[in-house]
Amino acid sequence: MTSGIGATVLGYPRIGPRRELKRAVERYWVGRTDQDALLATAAELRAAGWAELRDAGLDSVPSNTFSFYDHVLDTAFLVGAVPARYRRESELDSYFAAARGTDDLPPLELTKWFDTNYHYLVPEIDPGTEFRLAGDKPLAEYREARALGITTRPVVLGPVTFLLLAKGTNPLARLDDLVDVYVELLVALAAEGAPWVQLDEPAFAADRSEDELAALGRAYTRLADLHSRPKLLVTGYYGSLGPALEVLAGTAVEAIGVDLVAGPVDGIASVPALRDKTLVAGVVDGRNVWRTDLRQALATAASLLGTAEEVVLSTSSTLLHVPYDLDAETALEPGVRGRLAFARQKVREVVLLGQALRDGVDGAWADALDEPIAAPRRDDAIRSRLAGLGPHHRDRAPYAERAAAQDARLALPALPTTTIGSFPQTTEIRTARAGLRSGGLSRGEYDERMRAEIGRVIALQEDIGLDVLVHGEPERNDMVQYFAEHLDGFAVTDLGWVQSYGSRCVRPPILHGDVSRPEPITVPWSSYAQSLTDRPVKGMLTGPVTILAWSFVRDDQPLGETADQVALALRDEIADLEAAGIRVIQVDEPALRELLPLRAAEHAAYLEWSVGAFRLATAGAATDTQIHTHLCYSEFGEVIDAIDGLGADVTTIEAARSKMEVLADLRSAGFSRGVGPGVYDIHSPRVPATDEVADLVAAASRVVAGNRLWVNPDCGLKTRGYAEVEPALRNLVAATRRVRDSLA
Ligand SMILES: CN1c2c(nc(N)[nH]c2=O)NC[C@@H]1CNc1ccc(C(=O)N[C@@H](CCC(=O)N[C@@H](CCC(=O)N[C@@H](CCC(=O)O)C(=O)O)C(=O)O)C(=O)O)cc1
Ligand SMILES: N[C@@H](CCS)C(=O)O
Ligand SMILES: [Zn+2]
Repeated sequence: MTSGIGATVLGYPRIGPRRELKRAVERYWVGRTDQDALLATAAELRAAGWAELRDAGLDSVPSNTFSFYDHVLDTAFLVGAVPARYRRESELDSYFAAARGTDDLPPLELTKWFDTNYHYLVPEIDPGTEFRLAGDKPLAEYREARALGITTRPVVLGPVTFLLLAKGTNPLARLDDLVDVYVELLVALAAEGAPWVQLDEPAFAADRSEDELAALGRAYTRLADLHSRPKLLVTGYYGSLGPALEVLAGTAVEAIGVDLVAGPVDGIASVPALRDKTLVAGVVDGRNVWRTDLRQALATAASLLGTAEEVVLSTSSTLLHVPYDLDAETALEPGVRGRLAFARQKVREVVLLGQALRDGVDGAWADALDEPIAAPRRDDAIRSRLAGLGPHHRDRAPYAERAAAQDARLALPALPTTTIGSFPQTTEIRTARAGLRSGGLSRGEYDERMRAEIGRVIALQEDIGLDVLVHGEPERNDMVQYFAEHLDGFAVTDLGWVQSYGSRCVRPPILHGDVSRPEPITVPWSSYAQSLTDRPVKGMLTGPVTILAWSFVRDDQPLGETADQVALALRDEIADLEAAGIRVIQVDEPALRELLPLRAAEHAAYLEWSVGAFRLATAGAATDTQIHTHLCYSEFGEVIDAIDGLGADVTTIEAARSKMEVLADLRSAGFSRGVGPGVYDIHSPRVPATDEVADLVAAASRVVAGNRLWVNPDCGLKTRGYAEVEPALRNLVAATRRVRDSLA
């Protein structure tokens, strides 16, 4: 080990290589195991993770990267910033109460973590919050690893980012009080003998005000001026630190971690104050699954050698967002596999690069560094089709013309009711899919079960009295993975689980080559559903931006080009749905806001390609086909013009939790097409009462003209059970009828 920090990774997955933690916490939640069993599983996972990183040859192994639910919530518990309403007898039960809520208490708000598909719990900070060192998680994990003979580097969310992520009255005003707690923590870690601590400040990869930058400088000047403390590594990943780099370099912290994958190298050499520091060069992509071009990564790191006292190698960000181990994937095509690296493989890349940077690239390392990486598969037919596109491929007839044609064809009542697409994914559905995967159920039997489910869902919706029906999406394991499984140019994994929130995981598909659609994907399901009813059944597709956002996407060409390839596949699917008699088609874009770049200077370019891809997907639809889009999981104020730009005939949007605030934004943007603000918060098991829904519908009807206002839940119902869904939808229809009568 060098005298400094040496080669390292900034964080590691924690759900378990086989989702052991997910299963353990879920068993605990339903009372099938006790706390001791859960704690034992957690300790085993941590021990295995540390040993693996040490044995792989990292110089510095991170700890405190484990979490039972979310590391922001861990930090809130660490610093005593937990609302009293969640207090329970055991700390773990208080923790889960804040994370998941209880029968009579909603949880803390859950929201997107920067521009990733991870979600964190939003701390609530008010002037009365009494910060104190209330927990010892980083200390306990440090001790636990040391007892196993492994000296680790505790990783803690930095105080400034913690406050910037919090809600309340000016949380940043409480910085000095919070830094007192970090002082206490650092002193305690020093007393334990921790040589290094990593403090993460990813909020500084986004645009920040002068006051916020000054707060960063103040916090780290104070922490670094402490006499008795571990050495400090401060990181700011998911992009360039921008002006925050100079601010941090002006403090006495020993090391700064920079993201050299999402941010440029330029600008780093011009910060003279880095000269006496260690630069932790994040050259191995922590967020994507491509093998690193080792020669190029080494050259990038080497170009910084004179800039800092020492340059060491690392990942660009935590590895939380990538799956554990490529070796666990036995079914991947060799041509694709050879281009991939998951967390375990990325650790090896960091170690190799660290050795090459230290010892030179001659001899032993040269072969590994030069192992070729194959190019993505090309599809010339798709490329020439894209090259032949003109602006008219992204435009439909004027809205007034479309609205008249659709009104005549659909003949819907005022305030039409609909749902967002998915109905509960029952155990029977998931078991059938598991059976199909294991071979216990034939494709024919599986399809028959899905058709039976569609039949039940259609009959239920007719009985409830909804106006525009859905088939319920039973056949989909996930709204992105399902499409990836049916498109060329994508690979899917068996075990590539990545934490999305709490115990919920996704398996992001790998978009590795040119994309095309070998055959219709959703048409058989949608047309079967339509054959069962006279009411319109909505076709249901996931949009190009969301497919990209929730996949690992090739990085050899601009995202806009890849998005247009996906859009063309969806455009063909829409044409086939229309030919099968589907009159309403929804193209979901819940991730439109998620991919918005962290820096404002990059917004316009993003919005141009993302809106353009959606329009390319949908603009081939006939004038009398009604195109819906659906957005959720974010606050949309910042992208309201882009939502307008999508040009959908109807936009259904999450609104119930924010009491319909989005309507004011839509109104001020001059939005004039159909809109369905969610009137039922599907994130909670609570059944909304008819009166409550009627109040929301009436409030919306004062803002949106009656013939353009839709009534629907906030989002799909896949995570809910029928016991709640059925009464909630009945109340939704009853409330709508009441408001309709009052408008008549
Ligand atoms: C809307 N959201 C989504 C995001 N990203 C996506 N890619 N997809 C999304 O829908 N990001 C933002 C939000 C995040 N929200 C969620 C909500 C729910 C989940 C979730 O429930 N995930 C499931 C896994 C879902 C899945 O892939 N199911 C598969 C496989 C099921 C499985 O684990 N099977 C078992 C065996 C069968 C059984 O006993 O059930 C196995 O393989 O061991 C399927 O249905 O076939 C989760 O379990 O975490 C995620 C994000
Ligand atoms: N159609 C999808 C959208 C989720 S954002 C669903 O209903 O689950
Ligand atoms: Zn949604």
